[in-house]
Amino acid sequence: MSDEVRPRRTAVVIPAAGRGVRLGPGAPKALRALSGTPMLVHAVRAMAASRAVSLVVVVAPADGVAEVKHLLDDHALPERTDYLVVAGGDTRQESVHLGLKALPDGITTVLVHDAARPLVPVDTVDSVIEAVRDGAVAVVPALPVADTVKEVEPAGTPGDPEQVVATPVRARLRAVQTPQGFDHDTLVNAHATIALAGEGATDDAGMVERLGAPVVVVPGHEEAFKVTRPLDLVLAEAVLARRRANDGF
Ligand SMILES: Nc1ccn([C@@H]2O[C@H](COP(=O)(O)OP(=O)(O)OP(=O)(O)O)[C@@H](O)[C@H]2O)c(=O)n1
Ligand SMILES: C[C@](O)(CO)[C@H](O)COP(=O)(O)O
Repeated sequence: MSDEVRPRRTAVVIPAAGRGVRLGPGAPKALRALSGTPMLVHAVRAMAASRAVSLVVVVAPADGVAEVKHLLDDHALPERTDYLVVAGGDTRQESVHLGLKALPDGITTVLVHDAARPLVPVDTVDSVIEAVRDGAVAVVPALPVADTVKEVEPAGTPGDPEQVVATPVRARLRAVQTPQGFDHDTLVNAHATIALAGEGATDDAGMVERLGAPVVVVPGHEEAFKVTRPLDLVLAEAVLARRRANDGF
């Protein structure tokens, strides 16, 4: 079937099965509240805000699938958006793979979005989708980095200092966010290839790069930051407070 007549269905896989160790003790990170609403619900709403998204697959902690289903049943989403909840794995990569396996036939564009990036604006989501629909097989939203970044040699003996081995040219570096967008078949192929090779990757575009396929960059957004450490919760609450103030609540 040619691209002209192939229906363009866009789905999002949201890996949400992490524990959130760096955030400190408590519930799994995706279930912790931001302004009274679980982080995962913010993330699902951020994806459903795009009119192009017809399906959201949430990859939940293996022992939390029923809880996450109830949570999403209890929080309104636009009628045009369906959702599924599946159990995740031991790593982010494995969780995304399990989410991809749950996609129905007919999906042509897939976004992968961290539950831990609950505040990404819809314009960023739409620009990723648009770039895929315009023909890119892989798209990442990204921002320039503010710090100088050093490459280090890990310490040989615990307690020894790390040694700096290189300083990459900062102007060429980008901090990559999610949602990352993909042609469906390209992403599925990348996950299968990397898993077969027994390799790991910290993001999905990195797997597509290893296939030799081009990855395109679109502008990211400061509010798409990843909630990783306790201070990020403070920032997320501040962003939500500013949005409420701007909306006149
Ligand atoms: N086994 C895993 C590990 C991570 N994730 C998801 O991948 C996203 C990005 O991961 P990260 O921010 O590192 O979350 P955690 O792994 O939960 O954090 P930490 O490393 O601090 O435990 C999160 O939405 C997280 O839920 C997942 O679905 N399955
Ligand atoms: C996918 C990602 O958010 C891109 O910046 C990031 O690599 C996830 O990393 P983590 O190790 O799961 O925090």
